[in-house]
Amino acid sequence: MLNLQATIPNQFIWPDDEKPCTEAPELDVPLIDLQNFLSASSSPSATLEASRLISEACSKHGFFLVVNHGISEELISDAHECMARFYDMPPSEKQKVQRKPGESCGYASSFTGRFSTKLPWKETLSFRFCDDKNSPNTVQDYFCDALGHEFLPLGKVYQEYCEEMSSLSLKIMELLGLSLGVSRDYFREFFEENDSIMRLNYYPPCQKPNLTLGTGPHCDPTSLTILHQDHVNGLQVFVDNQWRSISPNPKAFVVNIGDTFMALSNNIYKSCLHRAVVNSQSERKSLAFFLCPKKDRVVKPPRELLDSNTPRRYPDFTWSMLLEFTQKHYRADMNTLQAFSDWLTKKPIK
Ligand SMILES: C=C1C[C@]23C[C@H]1CC[C@H]2[C@]1(C)CCC[C@@](C)(C(=O)O)[C@H]1[C@@H]3C(=O)O
Ligand SMILES: O=C(O)CCC(=O)C(=O)O
Ligand SMILES: [Fe+2]
Repeated sequence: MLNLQATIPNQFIWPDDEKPCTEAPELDVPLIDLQNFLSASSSPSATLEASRLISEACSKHGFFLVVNHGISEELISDAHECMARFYDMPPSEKQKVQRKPGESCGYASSFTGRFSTKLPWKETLSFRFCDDKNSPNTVQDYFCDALGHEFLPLGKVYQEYCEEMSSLSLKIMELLGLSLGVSRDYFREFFEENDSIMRLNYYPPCQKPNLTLGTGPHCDPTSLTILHQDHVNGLQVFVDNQWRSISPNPKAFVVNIGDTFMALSNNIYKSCLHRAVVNSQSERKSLAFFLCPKKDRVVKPPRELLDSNTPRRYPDFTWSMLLEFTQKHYRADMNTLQAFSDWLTKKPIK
């Protein structure tokens, strides 16, 4: 339906102060080469350099690129190809896995029925990945159970892709720990047995791309996002009061910290406002892996990040509580964590 629109329905038109009406100059994002850090004989200097670059990025805008990450080009290509196959299916097939109200998994087209204004110009498929030896095939099983056994090949690709994403996330967590002056193991152990979300974003071409947004301005409420863009520009980050674009680089993953990691860092690192714009010429797709801790793990900063000058910025919470807040009570935007804290402490949301 989105493809055929010449006139844009009002609910897809964003307010003037949020329209993507100006060009977004490219942002020069720190590029972190993980080759040496990941090698068995990684040198302390390689680790130090990688954690220094991450510290620089996370102190500025929370976005960085990783290359030589060890994930095969073939697997990434398969993941994009499977996404194309899913979105080429007729709406009736995709709606077999329609996202249910209040749930984070399933298929959604523009979130009609969930939101009434500022609808995103996109279709999404989200599913759960569990880094848990007791449930080793959650992704593969989801595809077979929800879509049918003929989707086993897709399920296998995304099961492997998510396992690689989880493993890469834990290595990045080692670097984030070092960059914050806590032990290399602290955050890695916190995210073991992670219960994460994989999302396939599909953005159809739009006849009036200066009126709409593929994904509206937001900070990811999650802990770490590992994103792979296809060859079409669209990701923009709000830095120094200006929207800046991050150009696609097929060999790189775009990594950003989210609200939950901002809380874990006691606000030393900030999750960053970003959005996705669309265009009139071509569709755009992105693979987004959202690292989330085990649901009942208490999110609070390590004691090394607390002292009399830097008291606690956010209350203890679990990811399960924050996820439910975003799915049932609040549309994630640039103030989610503060709104969630107010909600937890029962202050009226501003
Ligand atoms: C936990 C999540 C909620 C969203 C998907 C993941 C991480 C990003 C969130 C989101 C993309 C932020 C913008 C608004 C949102 C509604 C969307 O456009 O999809 C958010 C996702 C969601 O609530 O489904
Ligand atoms: O598609 C993109 O480039 C960004 C999408 C995004 O920010 C998200 O899904 O949280
Ligand atoms: Fe995002």
